[in-house]
Amino acid sequence: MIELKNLSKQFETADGSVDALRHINLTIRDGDIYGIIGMSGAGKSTLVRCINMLERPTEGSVLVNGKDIGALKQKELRAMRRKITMIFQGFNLLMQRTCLKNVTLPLRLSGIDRKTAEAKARELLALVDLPDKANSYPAQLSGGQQQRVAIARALATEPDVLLCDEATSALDPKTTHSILELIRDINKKLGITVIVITHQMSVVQEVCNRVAILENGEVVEEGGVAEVFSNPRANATRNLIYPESADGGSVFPEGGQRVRVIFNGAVASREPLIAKMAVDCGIMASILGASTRSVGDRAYGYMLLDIPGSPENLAKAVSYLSATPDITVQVEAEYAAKEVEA
Ligand SMILES: Nc1ncnc2c1ncn2[C@@H]1O[C@H](COP(=O)(O)OP(=O)(O)OP(=O)(O)O)[C@@H](O)[C@H]1O
Repeated sequence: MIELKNLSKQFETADGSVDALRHINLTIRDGDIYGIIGMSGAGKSTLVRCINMLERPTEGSVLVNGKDIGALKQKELRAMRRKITMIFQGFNLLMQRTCLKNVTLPLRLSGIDRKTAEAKARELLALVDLPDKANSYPAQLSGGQQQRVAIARALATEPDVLLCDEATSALDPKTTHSILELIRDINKKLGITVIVITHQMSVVQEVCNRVAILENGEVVEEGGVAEVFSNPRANATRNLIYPESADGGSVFPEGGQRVRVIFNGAVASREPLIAKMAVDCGIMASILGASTRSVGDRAYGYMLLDIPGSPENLAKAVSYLSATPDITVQVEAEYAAKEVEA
């Protein structure tokens, strides 16, 4: 288990100090595939570097199985880094060495003899589905294959945790999918906890069971992936889940009464619900935005509705929509139009 307790990181720069991380509290359980997602500059890389102490937090602690790793001596820290390994967006392979040598290196560095190390490296290259690339150089491989070699290298020291820092960001969607499948397999077969740092919600959706959303160095939302997708509370989360229809409000008319109808796995079509509300309650709602997607075999998504008329109409619509199974309703804006007129 990894626990981040009140973790903060401040960088001092010529222009003053930057709060890269602010009071982060997170628990990553053994066996999780845990997503940490945020826009550029949110603090993801700093967070991942604090998890393995490549960056020292300014405040707070990182506990691995209850042990404060900030207090480890250099030698213990090196041993810990063999148990929490990392893969990167740019793969970071040694280009002058064969794939076999790349995977062998961490084993040799930990004192294992050449023959045993090479046998283990060949096993790992087979595990990542590259049994025939031992003697190839990284430049002779595709991006996806290079990331597989990097994964084999990261697994060489039999880690408990694999940190993936934007590991699929340089790959096309099909290759991304195959690498995420490999990560899921490794998590299941080898029982390795995985932390996935990404700016793409699709990556979280595909592979993670839990997620934390970072914004300006703070965790603004955390939970099970299905739960967060079905009912995103923070604006940052909504913008990441529905980037194509991020509704800051400026594209919609001023004022009005907006409700967000969230589908929590309901296989509901939109039009009948709105049409039914018109017939049953006489409320003619307009759809301001909508987006749905599926997670596993469940459908999630939302509709943003404008409810015309009085506050009583709004209350009636909320109560009508809330009575529908697997739907949550949130009032987005109060009856601002009336106040503007008054
Ligand atoms: N070494 C550093 N010195 C000063 N400021 C830094 C340093 N590293 C990061 N920062 C600042 O800390 C904040 C968080 O940066 P970080 O790289 O962790 O974000 P990120 O979410 O990983 O972004 P990206 O996705 O663009 O890599 C940013 O404002 C960044 O400018």
